[in-house]
Formats: sequence, C-alpha cells, structure tokens
Amino acid sequence: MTKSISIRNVAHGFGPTKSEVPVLEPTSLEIDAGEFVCVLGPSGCGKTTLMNMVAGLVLPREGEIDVGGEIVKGPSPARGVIFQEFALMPWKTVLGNIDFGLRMKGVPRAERRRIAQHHIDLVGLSGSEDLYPRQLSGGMKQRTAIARAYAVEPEVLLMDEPFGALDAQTRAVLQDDLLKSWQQLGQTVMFITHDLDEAFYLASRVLVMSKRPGTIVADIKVDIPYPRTPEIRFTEQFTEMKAQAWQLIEAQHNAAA
Ligand SMILES: Nc1ncnc2c1ncn2[C@@H]1O[C@H](COP(=O)(O)OP(=O)(O)OP(=O)(O)O)[C@@H](O)[C@H]1O
Repeated sequence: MTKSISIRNVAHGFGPTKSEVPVLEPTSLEIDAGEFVCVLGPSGCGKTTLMNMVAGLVLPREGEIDVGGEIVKGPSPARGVIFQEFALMPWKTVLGNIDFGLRMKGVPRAERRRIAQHHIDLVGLSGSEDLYPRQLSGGMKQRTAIARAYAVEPEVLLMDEPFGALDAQTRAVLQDDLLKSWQQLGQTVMFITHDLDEAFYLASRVLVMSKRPGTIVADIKVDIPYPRTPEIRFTEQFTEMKAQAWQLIEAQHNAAA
C-alpha cells in the first residue's frame, strides 16, 4: 500500500549542539500517498538533509517524520533511495546489485532471480546482467540503481538529483520511464532537482525551499494531467509556473548573497 509522508516541525543542524550550524528551520509538510513531489531550492539549503531524514539516514534534532503512520527511526526497504552518484557496489554485477536489495528483504533465491530479471528488462538492461559498474555508461548505471530500488517495491521513492549527471537525451528518456512506472505503481515520490524544467515536467506538486537554514517557502500545484508529453513544456501554463519558481529561487539566492 502506498504511504503518506508527514514532516512535523523538523529542524536540523550539524556540529556539536552548542556551536551547531543550522541547516533546516522548523519545517512541516504533508505529502499524500501517491503524490509526486519535486523539491527545488538554492544550493546548500538542506534539500538532501531533509530527504535523508525521510529515508532514515539522518535523524532530526527536532520534530518527527511519519511515513504511513510510523515514525521514521532508521532506513527501511519500504523507502527506496536513488542518489545522483548511483551508489552501486563496484564489486557486484548489474544482477548482483539488484539481487542484493532483494536478499536484504529476505526474498527466496529463485524468486529473487525472477524479480531481478523482470526489473532489468523493464529498465532496458537485458543482456547487461553480468557487467560490472565500471563497464557501464552513466545512463546504464542509473538504470541499474533505478531497477535496484524498484525491485524491492518500495511504497516511497526518494530521489536526490537522480538524473543530474546524465546527458539531456538519457535524462529525458529516464524521466518518461519514471513517470510511466509511477503511473503504474503509484508510489509516493519525493524528488530533488536543480532543474526547473524537470521539476514541472514530473511533479504533481513543486516545493521551493529558502536559503539555508532552509524551509519551504512555496508549494505549487502542477495542474497538468498525466500522462505528460514533451509538448507541455511549450505551453504558457508550464512556462509561467517555471518563471514563478525561478523568481522565488533567485530571491533566495540574492538573500543569501
Ligand atoms: N554531515 C554533515 N556534516 C556537516 N555539515 C553538513 C553535513 N551534511 C550537510 N551539511 C551541510 O548542510 C548544508 C545543507 O546540505 P544539503 O546537502 O542538505 O543541501 P542541498 O540543498 O541538498 O545542497 P545542494 O543543492 O548543493 O546539493 C550545507 O551547508 C552542507 O555543507
């Protein structure tokens, strides 16, 4: 079942408590089950920190995060994470990387092979099962990371600039693939990006964060129906929403300077 995310008065800082560098101001946010939310904001404003807290990789100094009615206390297979730098295990093949998550979830061996192969086929990596990360292009690495995250069927997908390191063409293909599978599986998605175009193309809702210590300063509903096609990028509605977000981010940059 898809899960909602509830962020309640979460604040964070790094360093010893007394000389803490504040990173997040108290932030509250409700993400409904099945929503696709993109997060934009100036560099260093705390986007990754916020997402890492939802993932359970960082625990908030103040406040709490609830995913599907349970307080987050650590990582869980119910929350799949995809990072920009792929985070593949270099000593494992494509198949081995995908198999690993399933093994952690306790899926029996024969079943693992079937599920892994299904996801390899879905992301278009059939024939590359036995290659190691060093033998893969950037796009293939990111497809492997996506297959690995999808194979364990997480109810929540957390993506931190997952396509940032890819060329424009591969990026566009993976964006459409992601939307297709989201429409089929209906996970709750939290997706960080620096790219306004990407944010409004993918999301049903775009959040804009302030400069560090960050908090959410705008919550923009993207009222464009799915399935989305590349042509929507040229509509007035799309460019207006992008301009609105751009102005907000620019104002935050200027405030930071
Ligand atoms: N483990 C850590 N220890 C100390 N400081 C940290 C740590 N992780 C992040 N920071 C600091 O916290 C701030 C927010 O970092 P974070 O990665 O969350 O920002 P971001 O909005 O994702 O940035 P970017 O858009 O550049 O990726 C930065 O100033 C960063 O240097």
